[in-house]
Amino acid sequence: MTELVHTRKELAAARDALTGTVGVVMTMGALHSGHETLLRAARERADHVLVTIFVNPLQFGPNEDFDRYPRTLDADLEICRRAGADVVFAPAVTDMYPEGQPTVRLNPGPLGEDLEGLSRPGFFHGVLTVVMKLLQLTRPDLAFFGEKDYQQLTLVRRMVRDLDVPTEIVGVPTVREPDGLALSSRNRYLSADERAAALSLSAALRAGAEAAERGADAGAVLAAAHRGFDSGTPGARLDYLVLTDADLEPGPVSGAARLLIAAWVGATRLIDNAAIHLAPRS
Ligand SMILES: Nc1ncnc2c1ncn2[C@@H]1O[C@H](COP(=O)(O)OP(=O)(O)OP(=O)(O)O)[C@@H](O)[C@H]1O
Ligand SMILES: CC(C)(CO)[C@@H](O)C(=O)[O-]
Ligand code: BAL
Repeated sequence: MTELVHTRKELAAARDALTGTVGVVMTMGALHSGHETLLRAARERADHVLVTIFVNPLQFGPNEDFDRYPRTLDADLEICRRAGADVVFAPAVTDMYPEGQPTVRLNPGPLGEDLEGLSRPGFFHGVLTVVMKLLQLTRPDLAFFGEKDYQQLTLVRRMVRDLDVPTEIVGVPTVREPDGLALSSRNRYLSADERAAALSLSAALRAGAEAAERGADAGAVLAAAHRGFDSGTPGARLDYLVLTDADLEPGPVSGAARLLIAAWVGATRLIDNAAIHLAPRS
């Protein structure tokens, strides 16, 4: 049985009733098979699964899509039930921020200002603040995050380590459509033509990964990724395409690396990334 709770008080009672280990999956709703994979991973690792559904105003910029972000609670609950979630916490904004938007927010450090943080100023302050609040409210043993949002996963891992939060962060590989498009709630915004153009992101990653497999160095991998992006159906506009250390640390890239991409397709901004294994430099 899946119990739906809305308020902190209801959540506290539902959480107290869970004995054994608890795994949390934090989402903004509009659930898809990517989220379901996170839920199933949590189901395998923990005795109980708690899902949060909250479109967090703190992480949206003034000109972003907070108001039109899809809100589909009934369909979301069906997916949660199917995946065996025990509790779904779907608070109102006033439940999460009873005093209004908090003036105290977590500072993600320099990585929070780069990549997604460059294009979305304040985004990771908002993400880490709500993730920390949800960790406090749900007190999980494990928390599951998708690699699709790789910079977010990296920053959450750092936050938990730096602030001694007693929760294990588990990363879950990106779930894709058969043609390569990473599942994303924002894919719902895409028209048929935009859906075709959106394949430029995964095409870039695939071209970069294939170049690395052939032994290309970092510069050649990035060049191949740009060609892969350009070879897709026109219509996607690149925001960034970056090859970096797998931990997103600045400095030279070798061995385990990550290729990260963000692009606009019409009015929709999409992100994706892939692991890249660079041959050792000789
Ligand atoms: N395709 C996917 N594969 C694996 N995990 C995913 C995928 N899409 C989302 N997730 C993960 O689900 C969690 C909740 O993400 P969220 O609700 O923002 O969904 P989303 O599809 O990323 O939405 P958006 O399109 O708004 O970015 C995050 O940890 C995110 O990384
Ligand atoms: C982690 C998160 C639920 C915080 O609002 C959100 O950024 C998301 O859905 O990835
Ligand atoms: N998927 C990460 C949350 C966001 O883009 O707002």
